[in-house]
Amino acid sequence: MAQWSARSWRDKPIEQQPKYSDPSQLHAVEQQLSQFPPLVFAEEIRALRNQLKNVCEGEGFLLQGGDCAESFSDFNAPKIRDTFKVILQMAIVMTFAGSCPVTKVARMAGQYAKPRSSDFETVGDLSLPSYRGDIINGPEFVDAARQPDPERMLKAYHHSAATLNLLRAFAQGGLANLHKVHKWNLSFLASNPLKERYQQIAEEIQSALRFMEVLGINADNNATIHETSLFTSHEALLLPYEQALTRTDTLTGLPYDCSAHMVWIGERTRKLDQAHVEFMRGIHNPIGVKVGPTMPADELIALLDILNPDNEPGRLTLITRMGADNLANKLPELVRRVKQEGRNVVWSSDPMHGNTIKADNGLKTRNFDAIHKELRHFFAIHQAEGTYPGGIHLEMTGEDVTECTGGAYRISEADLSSRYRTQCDPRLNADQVLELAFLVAESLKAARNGEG
Ligand SMILES: O=C[C@H](O)[C@H](O)COP(=O)(O)O
Ligand SMILES: C=C(OP(=O)(O)O)C(=O)O
Ligand SMILES: [Mn+2]
Repeated sequence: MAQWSARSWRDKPIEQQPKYSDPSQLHAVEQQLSQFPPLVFAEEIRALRNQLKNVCEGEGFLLQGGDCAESFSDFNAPKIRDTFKVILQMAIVMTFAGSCPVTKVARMAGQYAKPRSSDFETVGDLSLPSYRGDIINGPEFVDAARQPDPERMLKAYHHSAATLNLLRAFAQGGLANLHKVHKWNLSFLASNPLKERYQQIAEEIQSALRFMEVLGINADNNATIHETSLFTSHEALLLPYEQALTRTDTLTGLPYDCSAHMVWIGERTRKLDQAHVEFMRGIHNPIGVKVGPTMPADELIALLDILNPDNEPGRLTLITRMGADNLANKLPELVRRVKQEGRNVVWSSDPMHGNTIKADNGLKTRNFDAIHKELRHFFAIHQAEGTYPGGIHLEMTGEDVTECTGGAYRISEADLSSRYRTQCDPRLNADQVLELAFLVAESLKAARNGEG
């Protein structure tokens, strides 16, 4: 294989990139970014990679979630706080159910670039370039907004830095205090048939916390209760930006993409001989790859050869996103083959991207039951194959949006437009996330107890 460098991807075919009209402006931005401080530090990236090694070995669980696309206009502290809180709440339920540490990775502080199914969006007689995320162009349906502007990369960098700053403060400054976080709002239970089961889990968690308190383990004397670590991640789609933030770590001499702790390759850009795979093979971050229903087992193995030639546990997370009705047909073959070849991967489930549908009113949505079904099948298949279901990957928000249908409040297609705020794909709202956490808790518990 030819020598890797942070720019060797430029010699390969590339998909899903904007065409900037002024190369000199792009170059100036890249130069500037390459001089800016890294957003994360290599030692933190290694800490995440170590945690994921434990997950790979069945000693932990990965919870990854956040917006489909972060936005420059909807950028404020309450929004960051509420998503942080709901990730933590879900993590507590999963920790308790699995009796194992949960590694929390947010789709935040850099999730600004979007691959699209179509290069153009048409409304009436007008066709404009598709919105590709705030780091590339604007969502407004007017020609000027849809032109890609390299200066947006600088803005994305600064927004990411401010988001990360607040997340670090929340994680270490007491907002992650277990005693506060577990006081979730369970009003959604009222009309739920599973109410008693949920309440039982919630009470068991509360009594475990009371027990620790009696033993004298509390937030004042125990950092594990007071603080948490939250890592960041995004799809490494816009390679000029990712290259500019790639730095050689002075301690190890190895290259790390310091735009986030973890980065992933999307379903649309994972071809073996193309630019995204080339870029990702050389950075030493833990990386993810989205795996959709069309992935052949041979191709998956060839991809693992390129991305993790030394078969290191913790390096690679396979994020399957097949669609609830495809999983039973597609996943077992891949899981079997990876197991047969002795490859070390974390298997994670993204139950969102294979279950997107268009509502009658034209809005993109996902149904809670389909999301839950994909997760249920994911756990069941790993159970049957004797492999470990290591994580879940969600598009979610702490806000009270109406973007996915179903859940305890039975959001209907007619309700969607009341608080439909996403810039790209529909997210689970805070109640739906917590409800899903309780449902998935059962499967995780069974998986970790080796029950079929
Ligand atoms: O987040 C994932 C993709 O960017 C998104 O699902 C693409 O959506 P589209 O099919 O509307 O382009
Ligand atoms: C683009 C995404 O997903 P996928 O590549 O799986 O379609 C995403 O996670 O936002
Ligand atoms: Mn998405």
